Amino acid sequence: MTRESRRDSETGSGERPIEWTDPDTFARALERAETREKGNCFEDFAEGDLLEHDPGLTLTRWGNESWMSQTLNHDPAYWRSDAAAERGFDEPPIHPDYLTAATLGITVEDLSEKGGYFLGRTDVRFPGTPVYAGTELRVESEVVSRATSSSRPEFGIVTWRTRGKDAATGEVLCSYERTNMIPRREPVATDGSGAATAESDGGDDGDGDGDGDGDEPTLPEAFVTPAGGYFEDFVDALETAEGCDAAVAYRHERGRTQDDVTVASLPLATLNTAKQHHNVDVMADSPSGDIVTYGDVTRSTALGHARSDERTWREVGFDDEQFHTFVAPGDTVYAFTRVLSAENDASIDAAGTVRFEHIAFTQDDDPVYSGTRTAEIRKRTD
Ligand SMILES: C/C(=C\C(=O)O)C(=O)SCCNC(=O)CCNC(=O)[C@H](O)C(C)(C)COP(=O)(O)OP(=O)(O)OC[C@H]1O[C@@H](n2cnc3c(N)ncnc32)[C@H](O)[C@@H]1OP(=O)(O)O
Repeated sequence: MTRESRRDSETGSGERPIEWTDPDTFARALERAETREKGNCFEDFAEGDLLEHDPGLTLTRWGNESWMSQTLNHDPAYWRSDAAAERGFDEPPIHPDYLTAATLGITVEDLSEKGGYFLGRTDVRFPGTPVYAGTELRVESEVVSRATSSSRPEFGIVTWRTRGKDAATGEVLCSYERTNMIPRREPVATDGSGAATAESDGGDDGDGDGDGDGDEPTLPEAFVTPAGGYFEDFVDALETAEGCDAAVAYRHERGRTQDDVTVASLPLATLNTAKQHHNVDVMADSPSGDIVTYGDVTRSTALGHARSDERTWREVGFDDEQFHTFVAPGDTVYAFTRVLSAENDASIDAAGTVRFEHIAFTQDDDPVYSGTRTAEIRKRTD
């Protein structure tokens, strides 16, 4: 007799056959069975906690190319060895967007699998780049802060500092600070009046300028479009706009409709276990009513559109990233860019540093992502 069956007979259940496949019996069994839950709630995080995430990922060319092809990031340096060599890489490297998405994907099981909203990310940097295929990624996160959400008592707001490291050397390859709304096990007590929200909103009239005067937010008189994608083109466009009521801002033509690959396959390939991206059954009862696109797919797609209109040399970093609403299967992701500045201070003479503000938006013109990006852009050689 095995230890298991001895315990069964001691408790009286023995090996009595149970008709699990009888639909009625099984439905009653499911009602009574406890669910072994995944993920952590807001109460599980304490400021200063360090979480070493179990999942690891070997950054492969396959993973990189799947991500880059599907998000329309077709920069030849990440595909062709001669183009990579010309850009100072030993071989086509792992792209910073895929590295960022893989770093975040691995953290989801511990940080956000319970659900909630991906509110924002900032200070995304790549101290250890370039990174090449074959590198094994190990990721850790530190709880930076916890806050109460005054608008949603059933959630709390948590910020983590996450570092994706080369498992072999410990070198930090990708680092950022990310903020999510995380479900609470117990909602905080309110009087149910919603008064906290009303009091805390400062009387803003909702027009986006925060002044409560009901005005439409103003736009500059003119939009200037750069003549090309080189550093000098951005400098010239900024000079044209200077001193006038103008901004260097333009939209990109390409769009990418969200399908099974972008919504479910790409996040799962980064070991992102968020049900938002692959469990239609559960998501049918959520505010979106459907599975939704991984925020990193949305932003990488928009950035791919933007990069197709510029001569990128290196990605430097990303700040003030926000995810404004959901993107669902069938939605099309477009991009809009504003050029903020262009400085002649890049790591090589053949490039300059440009700061962009990128907006991802849908076919309904709804902004879904916004953030700033700093990149080194090549200068003209002729
Ligand atoms: C990886 C991943 C999931 C995962 O991770 O596993 C994914 O890819 S999943 C798909 C990605 N897509 C989304 O998930 C869309 C999320 N988006 C929305 O659906 C709406 O945007 C909203 C419903 C969340 C908000 O809508 P909204 O209520 O109109 O928004 P706000 O009032 O601006 O923010 C509410 C409260 O969050 C505070 N807050 C905002 N931003 C920050 C910040 N950066 N830092 C600290 N606090 C912040 C704010 O201060 C307010 O706090 P209070 O509750 O105290 O007022």
